[in-house]
Amino acid sequence: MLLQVDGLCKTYRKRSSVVLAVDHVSFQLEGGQILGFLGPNGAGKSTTIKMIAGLISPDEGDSKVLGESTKRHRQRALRHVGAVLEGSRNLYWRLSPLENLQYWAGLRGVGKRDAVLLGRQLLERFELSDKMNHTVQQLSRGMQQKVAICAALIHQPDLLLLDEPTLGLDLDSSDRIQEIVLELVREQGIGVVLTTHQMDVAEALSDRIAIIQNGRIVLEGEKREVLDRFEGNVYVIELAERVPKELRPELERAGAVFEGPDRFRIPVDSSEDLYQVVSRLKPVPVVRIEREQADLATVFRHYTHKEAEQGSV
Ligand SMILES: Nc1ncnc2c1ncn2[C@@H]1O[C@H](COP(=O)(O)OP(=O)(O)OP(=O)(O)O)[C@@H](O)[C@H]1O
Repeated sequence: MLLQVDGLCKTYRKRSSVVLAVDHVSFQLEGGQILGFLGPNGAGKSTTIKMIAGLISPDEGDSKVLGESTKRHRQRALRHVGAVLEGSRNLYWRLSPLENLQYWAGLRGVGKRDAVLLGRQLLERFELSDKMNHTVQQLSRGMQQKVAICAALIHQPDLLLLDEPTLGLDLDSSDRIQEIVLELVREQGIGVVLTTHQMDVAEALSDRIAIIQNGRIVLEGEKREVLDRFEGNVYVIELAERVPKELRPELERAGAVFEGPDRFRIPVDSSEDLYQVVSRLKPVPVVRIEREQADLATVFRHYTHKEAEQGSV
């Protein structure tokens, strides 16, 4: 197992207020996989990632990277980890991309010759070779982000932690970063924990999904399974005529959402339920019944809203 996160907890205390930021968070990740680690603002993503990166200590729990405990063998565990936590802020603006990579290589115990060799290879892969002699401050935001990712990869980690890697980038830069991350994962078998609020990015890249809300994991699983499980639930039903007025309250009680006078979405638990809905609509002819294609944004909304409602009871 590449990453094993076990019962991480973290409470922040500030004057009189106490925030339980991370509450017994556990998940796993194999090499060659990307985990989309999702959650609303303040849910506990960054705190969890910082604990895995060894930047803050958990109150409870541990994370193991390739079997090495971050608590007991910090150096050994963190040798396998690269992180881009605050965008390009881990870069020196007056240095060139290669000088930045050499600096990080030095901190990570990579020899000088390897640092230059690996640095050049990485900059080439990220299409930055022609920017070798510029300073970082002369680069575009997308390029700076690429350099930050190169810096996190300079010691050839097995696990890459990426916090909002494509935030604020234009489509081309965002697409290119996504492609390169996928290449690294597929070709070199590294594992990635990716936090993002961009659901399309998470859906495109992730093999697994974990959703955190109020410091607790509310959903974890294979992306395909998560989407499939959800897909079974909601149907779009379209009629040849308006939905009869007298039926609307009943359908609404069953969870129907009307998208037009002759069209609604409704969650059903079984084919029996679906049959009942259709029979209630008779004699109005049904022209379309289709299972809704769930996307990650829908799943995310469902789990985070549900949890918020439960939390407020
Ligand atoms: N250094 C700190 N001191 C006090 N409270 C903190 C600190 N860092 C985070 N918190 C609190 O801990 C909770 C979790 O924050 P965290 O930054 O981990 O969430 P997040 O999911 O990364 O949010 P975002 O998506 O907004 O970046 C929040 O309530 C936040 O206010």
